[in-house]
Amino acid sequence: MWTPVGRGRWHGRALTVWAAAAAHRGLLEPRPTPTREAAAKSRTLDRLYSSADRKVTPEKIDLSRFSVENIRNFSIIAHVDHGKSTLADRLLELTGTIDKTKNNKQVLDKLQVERERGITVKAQTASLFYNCEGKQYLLNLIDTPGHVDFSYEVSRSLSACQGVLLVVDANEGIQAQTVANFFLAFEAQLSIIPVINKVDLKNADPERVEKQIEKVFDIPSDECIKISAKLGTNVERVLQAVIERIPPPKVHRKNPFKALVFDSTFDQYRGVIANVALFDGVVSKGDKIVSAHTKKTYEVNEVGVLNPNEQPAHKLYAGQVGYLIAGMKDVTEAQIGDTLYLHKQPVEPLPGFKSAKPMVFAGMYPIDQSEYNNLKSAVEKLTINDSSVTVHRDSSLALGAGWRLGFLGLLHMEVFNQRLEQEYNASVILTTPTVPYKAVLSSAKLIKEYREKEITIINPAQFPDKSKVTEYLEPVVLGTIITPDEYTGKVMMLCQARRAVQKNMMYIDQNRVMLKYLFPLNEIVVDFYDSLKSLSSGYASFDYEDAGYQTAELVKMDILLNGNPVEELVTIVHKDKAHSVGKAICERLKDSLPRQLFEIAIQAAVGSKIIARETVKAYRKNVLAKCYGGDITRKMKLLKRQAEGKKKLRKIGNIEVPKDAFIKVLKTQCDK
Ligand SMILES: Nc1nc2c(ncn2[C@@H]2O[C@H](COP(=O)(O)OP(=O)(O)OP(=O)(O)O)[C@@H](O)[C@H]2O)c(=O)[nH]1
Repeated sequence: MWTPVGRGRWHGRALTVWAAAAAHRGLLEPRPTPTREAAAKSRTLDRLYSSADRKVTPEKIDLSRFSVENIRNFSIIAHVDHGKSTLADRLLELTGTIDKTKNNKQVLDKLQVERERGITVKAQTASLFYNCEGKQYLLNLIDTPGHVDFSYEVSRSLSACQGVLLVVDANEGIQAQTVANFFLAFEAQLSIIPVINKVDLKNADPERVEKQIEKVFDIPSDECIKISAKLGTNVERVLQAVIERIPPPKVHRKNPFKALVFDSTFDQYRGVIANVALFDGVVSKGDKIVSAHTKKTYEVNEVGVLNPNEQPAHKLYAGQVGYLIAGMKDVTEAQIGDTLYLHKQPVEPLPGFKSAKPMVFAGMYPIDQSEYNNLKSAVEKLTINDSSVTVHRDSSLALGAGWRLGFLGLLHMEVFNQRLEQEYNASVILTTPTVPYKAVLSSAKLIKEYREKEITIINPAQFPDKSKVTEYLEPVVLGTIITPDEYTGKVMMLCQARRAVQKNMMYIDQNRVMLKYLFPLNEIVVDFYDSLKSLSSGYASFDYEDAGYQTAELVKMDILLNGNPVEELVTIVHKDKAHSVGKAICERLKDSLPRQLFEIAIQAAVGSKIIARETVKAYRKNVLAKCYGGDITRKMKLLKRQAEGKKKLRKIGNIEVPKDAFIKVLKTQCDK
């Protein structure tokens, strides 16, 4: 942990330019004030995950007694809030993994950000020991996030599993992320057990949900298990189904050791803790292992299972899911998707994972440049745990050296920033998110410079001029919306206003419609979800998947101060939105620029065409105005302070622009 110096007046504030705007618009759930219940939950979790509990217990588990036939590896997948973590709590209790107490609420949501927001952002593994009909089973459960921004966690988790519990809320029924998660499991050829949860709710209609499951997923309704995870009703039946319907892993213990790293975390004392699924062989402390990715050799210091805390074991055997510590200290050594094997016993590496495709990019800068190195180390460590973030170095005249980060969505970006703050005590400035546009180049000079014809633009400052390109492309996504049919008209109008093209429409039951639309990504990243929720009284759900690129009429918009362009405020916009976006930026800049000795013209321009303008009138701030009488030392102090303040200004032409002004304006672009 490190404490940044010079955090000044931003200390303690979530200083993301975007986040402030997003919270203002209600894009993000406000961070709730801790309730008594939350405090009690937090205490329970602190107890569960306190350092004392993490201490290595002298008694190691002997996992050799679990033959491959008695192992089941499964994930719990569902739409947001349908009850995955609550079901995981009951499964942990039923198997005696944790004591049954009233405070067991979403026990596997270990991160502070998860507890505060009440959502899972990180998949969590727990090994459960379960006796059934005289046999002892080892059940490896992975609780996954429901939100689309974290679906990379789901797909990685599935690689360690042979089956899933597909949880569906008995009142809400199938939602957009239910469909997306079902297909992830289906394509991975996993056994799918449908679980209808919350049957205790007054409005629960499990029979209707059964029919939806049959219609949309072609799963016979008699395969559905109806439960209340909250009350524990019928949960034992879920465990039995896991044993009966999910096959044991297909592995060979006699073959040389081969394991997939499907997740990893960084511990400042022990280095990288890799979550591994063993495909072949056995591994134990003292073994020399090799990373297929780096070809580096390590000695294994510890192996074990998560129960749900780390519980060291003598050995891990093929078919099991556990953790492994081998003194990997560097971020480059801890690749998620890597294959580990024994020294001198090389194996064919496992396919690994497709790298995550960032949907939005934003600049990240330390609040104070002296914090750059500390922030760099924090970002590196956090990206070990969240490998879906992409990092490129970047710099800005106003904000100094920093990075351009790629995220899977805006919630992902906000959660990453919150984790930086909470887990690494780092406050940062995040700039406006932008989607990755592309340009097909026609200029031979540019093609030579970039060494390719089609370039991806993740920073608006790199946008090539129209005269040098054949066409611009914008990313598109295939969106799934599920809505009660009384809102269908309004939903369709919203989609049209966002330049979306309808691809499909299907009734999933008598009064619920599933719509498929092709959306330009930049039309949905900021506030689409909010608008959809508000026009459907909260009933419509939305999920999307990458659908490539389409030609788009994009323009680069400059912001000029007395004719001089401001590099930080260059924006790429669709031609039709340029005027409204430009006007909003000019207005915000007018409000945040201090008056100066001369008039300032603020203009938004596309090429040589001015599309919006505001004016800041001339004025000189007289810092001595309040100093009556002749106290010369006080006057000198005030003049000195004014001079120091000016050092924090950036000069554009002869205009002094404080850093604050940039931050406020970057916010506007999110508010549009
Ligand atoms: N009435 C009732 N409420 C339930 C039941 N199961 C879960 N809930 C509630 O539903 C809410 C969401 O539950 P979670 O377990 O956090 O849902 P989740 O699917 O893990 O949520 P994400 O991880 O954010 O996707 C919580 O308020 C739970 O108390 C149930 O069987 N009955």
